Amino acid sequence: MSTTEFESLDKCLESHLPEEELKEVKRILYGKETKKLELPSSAVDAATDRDFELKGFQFDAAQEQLRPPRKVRVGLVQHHIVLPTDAPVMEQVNAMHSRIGEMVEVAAMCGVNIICFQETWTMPFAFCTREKEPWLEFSESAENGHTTRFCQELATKHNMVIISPILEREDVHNTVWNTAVVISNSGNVLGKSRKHHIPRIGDFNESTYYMEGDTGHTVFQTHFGKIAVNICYGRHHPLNWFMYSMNGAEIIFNPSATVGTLSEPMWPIEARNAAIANHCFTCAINRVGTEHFKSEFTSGDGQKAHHDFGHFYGSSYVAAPDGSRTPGLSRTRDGLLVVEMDLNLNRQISDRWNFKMTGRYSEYAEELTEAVRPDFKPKIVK
Ligand SMILES: NC(=O)NCCC(=O)O
Repeated sequence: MSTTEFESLDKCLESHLPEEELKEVKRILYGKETKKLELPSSAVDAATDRDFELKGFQFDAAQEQLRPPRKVRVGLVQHHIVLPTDAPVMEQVNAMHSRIGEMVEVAAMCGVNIICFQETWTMPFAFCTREKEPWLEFSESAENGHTTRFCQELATKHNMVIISPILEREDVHNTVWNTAVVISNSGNVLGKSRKHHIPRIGDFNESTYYMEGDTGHTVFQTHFGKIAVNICYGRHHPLNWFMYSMNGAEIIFNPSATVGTLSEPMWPIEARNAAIANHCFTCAINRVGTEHFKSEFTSGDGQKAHHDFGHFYGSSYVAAPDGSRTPGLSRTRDGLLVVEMDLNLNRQISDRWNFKMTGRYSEYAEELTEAVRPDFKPKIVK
């Protein structure tokens, strides 16, 4: 585990600002304060023993006369890879399963209803190498692969909806996808959401490995609420979040893998803005650590070849439709963020701000239809 990396913005602010100023800084940076969620001491002790950070927060909504509160607890998991990247594939996968198993157990102690893991959680983020093997051996069937079966057991045991983002191989045509499998709390595969936008930036050479998703903007009606999964690079696309929300998503998860030099200043803004713009909750999850690869690779930028991608900065957080957000998890440690939210807040904020009602979507639909035509002429008056 890296000890030289900066640990977290929150820790830095808390240790350097006087209390009154800290309050104001946090109000401006994070919006309305999210209350700490009391977690069972057995869970806190287990997280300490298992060497991961455990944090809990809650978002309240106003009491309504006609609708009872709709409280849901979500869990966001960020973690390092467990074994070196040159360990045998199956050993790496199984080691990751054991790590996740022990973190999910703690989530269950905290009453988590829906849990989401990081992007392609069973493997190193090896797409930087441009080597096909052994990385493509980590791909599995979404419906009945080893990892899905593992998650089904966890889901049934803990009565928990599980979002399991994996490298998927569809075995009729051997097509590979970056896919989040959604498993219901009764252990059934409810469906899957394939990564819609594939990055073409830096060392994220993912288009070499898998295809643009074809599952559209599916929303999953679970026992605990309507959820959707916008995988990693999709968070830079406001229309991607928007379409999940148009299909009724109440919580949109964003399992990611991204590094500090590339995206860190954008990280706190994008998922949070999506929560505001779409009157829903968003959950941003990023892996942690620096992953070393045996073969050197270049980044195509004239710099020297290297063995790693840079530091994955964690910092997973949840944002609410009123613009508030939780503090982030650490930039360096494995962690579980438990957040209780009352889904009634979505409609309450929608009634206050009316973004959906004032959206003028049919005008945009017409203008967009024109804008994507090959004979499109931009409307510029000179
Ligand atoms: N995994 C992934 O799509 N990363 C792209 C880089 C980013 O979106 O920050």
